[in-house]
Amino acid sequence: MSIKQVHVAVGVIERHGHIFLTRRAAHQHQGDKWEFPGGKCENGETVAQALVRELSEELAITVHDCSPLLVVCHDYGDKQVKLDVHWVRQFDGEPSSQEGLEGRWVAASELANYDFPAANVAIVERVVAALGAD
Ligand SMILES: Nc1nc2c([nH]c(=O)n2[C@H]2C[C@H](O)[C@@H](COP(=O)(O)OP(=O)(O)OP(=O)(O)O)O2)c(=O)[nH]1
Ligand SMILES: [Mg+2]
Repeated sequence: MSIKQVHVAVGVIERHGHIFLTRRAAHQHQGDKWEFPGGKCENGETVAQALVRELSEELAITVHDCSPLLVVCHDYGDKQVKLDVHWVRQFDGEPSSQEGLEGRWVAASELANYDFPAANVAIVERVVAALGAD
């Protein structure tokens, strides 16, 4: 059996202690769950390049800088993912979901109330630790 791991660029988009979340479409892998926006790295792209492209496509924002936060590898059984998570704090534009999906700013203290994919537990912990839960 061959293991195919999907490399995903993920952005924790932060402004004034709030994080922009989007909700995955019902038909997608991990459908209906909330996520930090991002998507698969294409051949030849660095993670940062993939993140800039994905956040432009998904949210119509222009990312000027990002910095590594953590890497999470997770096996969903039907799919193995490597989430390369970056802080995104310098960007232009107001994020708005370009794919008809739900999106909203959420206070760090409210992240625990959202239904994320299992791989996101460690990400949420790190974000809450960095920003505080109050
Ligand atoms: N963007 C994002 N993906 C996540 C998170 N947590 C998590 O397990 N994932 C998983 C779900 C998917 O299997 C993969 C993301 O890839 P993606 O969004 O490009 O994949 P997709 O298949 O939904 O997109 P597409 O190729 O159909 O356009 O990573 C998260 O917080 N953000
Ligand atoms: Mg995506």
